[in-house]
Amino acid sequence: MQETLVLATRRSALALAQSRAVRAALLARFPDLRIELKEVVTEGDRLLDRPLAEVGGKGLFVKAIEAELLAGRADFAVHSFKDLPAELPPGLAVVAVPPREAVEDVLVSRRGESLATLPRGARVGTSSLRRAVLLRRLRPDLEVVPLRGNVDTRLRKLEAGEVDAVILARAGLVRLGLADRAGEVLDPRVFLPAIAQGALALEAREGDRRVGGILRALDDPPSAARVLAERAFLRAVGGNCHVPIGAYTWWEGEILAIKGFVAAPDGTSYVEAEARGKDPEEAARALAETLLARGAARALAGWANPAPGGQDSASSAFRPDTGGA
Ligand SMILES: NCc1[nH]cc(CCC(=O)O)c1CC(=O)O
Repeated sequence: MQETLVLATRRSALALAQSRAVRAALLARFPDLRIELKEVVTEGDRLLDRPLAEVGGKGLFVKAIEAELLAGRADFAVHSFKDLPAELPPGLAVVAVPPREAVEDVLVSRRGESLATLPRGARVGTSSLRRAVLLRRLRPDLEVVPLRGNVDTRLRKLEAGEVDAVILARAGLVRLGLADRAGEVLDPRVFLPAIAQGALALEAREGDRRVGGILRALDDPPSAARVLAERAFLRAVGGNCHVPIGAYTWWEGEILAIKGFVAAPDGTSYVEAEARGKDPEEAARALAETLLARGAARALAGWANPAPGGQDSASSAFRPDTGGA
């Protein structure tokens, strides 16, 4: 009997590209398998034009997909790992992490400038809190403007001249076949990427051995361990989608190295550090402790107690990297 798995996917170009690539990789290993794509419109997709702070936070783009899995109407989902909230709903698990794509951010500019050569006051579009904070640190003279929408929409807005440059994940461009659009690749040890950027998460019902057994064929343990460390760091500092946070991990032989930062939403109280360890989660916790000792708590408290009078434009106009892929 031929086995069929239902893959629930968002409809954005990036989500479809990722789902199709995973389907192809699975079919190459299991020639008798059938995989049916089930397109799901998430709340996040319906509200792409509204300020995200108004409509909810992280998870907006995955809830409807997860409901399909929990109800048994679909068997697995392919997510950009960075769009998954720190905690998954009970009953679901990430059962495999395929080999990770590029982790870096790139600057795509209208006239081919780099971050260093953009003219003073140039308008750079991003709705990511993390990218806004890093941009202001490196080029305080630039004007960071909120820019929402899918990757393709953001590139169109750049071409239309709404902004002079945009910052995007290199992985998204590569997966969309637009790698040639990536202008400058930003050094990930300076422009620290989002937690899990460039990685995919194959999510399924916990304990579904039939589905898990198939998906695990695509798991890449070195990629999985890096993402595990980055997410452990996120949880250990108590980060959430309103905190600018980033991390970069790499292997030094058997040792996992992790560099990370946290800042207040307005970019103040920026702290960064590195840690290393044989155990990825221990390295992540060590990094979190160092940062908390160096004042990360202040950065986090900055969000917990926004200034009276609602003067927190950064947090309402910008959002975590989640979403409009
Ligand atoms: N922000 C949404 C999002 N979620 C995942 C990606 C790209 C692919 C990835 O990081 O895995 C993107 C686009 C971007 O940030 O430019």
